[in-house]
Amino acid sequence: MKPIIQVALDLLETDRAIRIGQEALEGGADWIEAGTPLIKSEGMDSIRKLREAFPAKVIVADMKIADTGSMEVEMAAKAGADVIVILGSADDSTVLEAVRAAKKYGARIMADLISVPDPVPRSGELEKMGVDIINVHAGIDQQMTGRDSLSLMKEVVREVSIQVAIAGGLDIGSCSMAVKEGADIVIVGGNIVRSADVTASAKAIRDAVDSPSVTGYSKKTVDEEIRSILGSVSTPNISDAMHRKGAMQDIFTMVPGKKIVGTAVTVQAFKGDWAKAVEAIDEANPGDIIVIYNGSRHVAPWGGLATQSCLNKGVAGVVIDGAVRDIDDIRRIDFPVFATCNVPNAGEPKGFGEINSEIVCGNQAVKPGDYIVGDDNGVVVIPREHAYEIARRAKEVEKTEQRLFEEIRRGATLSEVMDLRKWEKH
Ligand SMILES: O=C([C@H](O)CO)[C@H](O)[C@H](O)COP(=O)(O)O
Repeated sequence: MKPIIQVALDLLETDRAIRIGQEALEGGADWIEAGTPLIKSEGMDSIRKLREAFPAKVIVADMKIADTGSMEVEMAAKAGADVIVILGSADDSTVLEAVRAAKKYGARIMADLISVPDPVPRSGELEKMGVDIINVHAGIDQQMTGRDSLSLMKEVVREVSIQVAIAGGLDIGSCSMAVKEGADIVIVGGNIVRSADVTASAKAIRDAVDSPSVTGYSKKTVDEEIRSILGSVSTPNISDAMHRKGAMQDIFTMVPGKKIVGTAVTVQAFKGDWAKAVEAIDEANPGDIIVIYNGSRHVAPWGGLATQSCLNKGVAGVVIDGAVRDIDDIRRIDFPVFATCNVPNAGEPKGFGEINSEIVCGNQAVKPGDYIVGDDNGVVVIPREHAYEIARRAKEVEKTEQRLFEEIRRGATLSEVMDLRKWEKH
């Protein structure tokens, strides 16, 4: 049997969901899912409209039912759903009621293992209770903390003989791998519905599941992954992901067009003393960013010679809360420097200050090892302990924006695409 691609329409407006669903079907998706956010936003009407728009397709209602199994299954089935999702963690009484109702209305039950404490034995129990499909699922928030569902899926495939679905940030590589490991259904949300070219993304997944290979699925170290994701998003994406926090104030690019991503070597300097700022170059490892609090807009702790020295050490960039000089040399060297302003004068190397203590730069706390990203918009600092999650969330922000750009490019305005008035705070 060919693996099934279920496209998860995790959107807030049914009209957009229908358009995107249509594009996904054109790319080779099989089943259409009314995502949980869509159902919460527009209710059973979203299922009715999807049924109407796609009369011949399997419609999945991701209800994530936790209670009143019978009533909620009835609602979704009567609205037109063929497959209805319950929580695998729901009480047995709810599961059994959902199964009975599904039989009555000719629907199938998919049980989602999201946050189930003991998922492998639970999938066996769910099968015995009459569930038709088990979905091994790393939720969107869980994905942001590094969880995936592949290894658990392999165990579940061994445990049950009903169909097994997998969901949770799947892309071409992980879909391919999942099918090789026995998945019957791959559920893909963001990597199809939030791409600019939905049809092409669905087609790429189709090709990957029809001719699965393990190439393209590689695990990087966490640091490699963080740097690679941060390199692909903008500082506005990161600021959005951080709920508008993290942006340094009054620090601007001095070499437009240069982007930096790296870990902080911090310098607490003092007005008129450039020793510690320059000594930090010798402390830095390749890929580090020197982040300096200088405390003055009028005397530079940094200039052309320090910048040239950075090249010998593989330093990725410099961020200064304060002034910089020799801006012409720095631009000739083409090295990314971010600062408050530029001035002609420097101080003396007196040796006050500290390297690698916690500092405040651009009104943001910066610890050694925190991730720093700078581009033409400015500079953001990401606490090291949250860097993976923020990088992943920033990537989601970027995907959403790509899709919005595409819809605006086709002629809509931003407020139309987002249905802005509906979502104003009341
Ligand atoms: O079920 C989902 C999630 O809980 C939001 O409702 C998603 O549809 C599922 O995770 C698939 O989406 P991606 O993880 O974006 O592929």
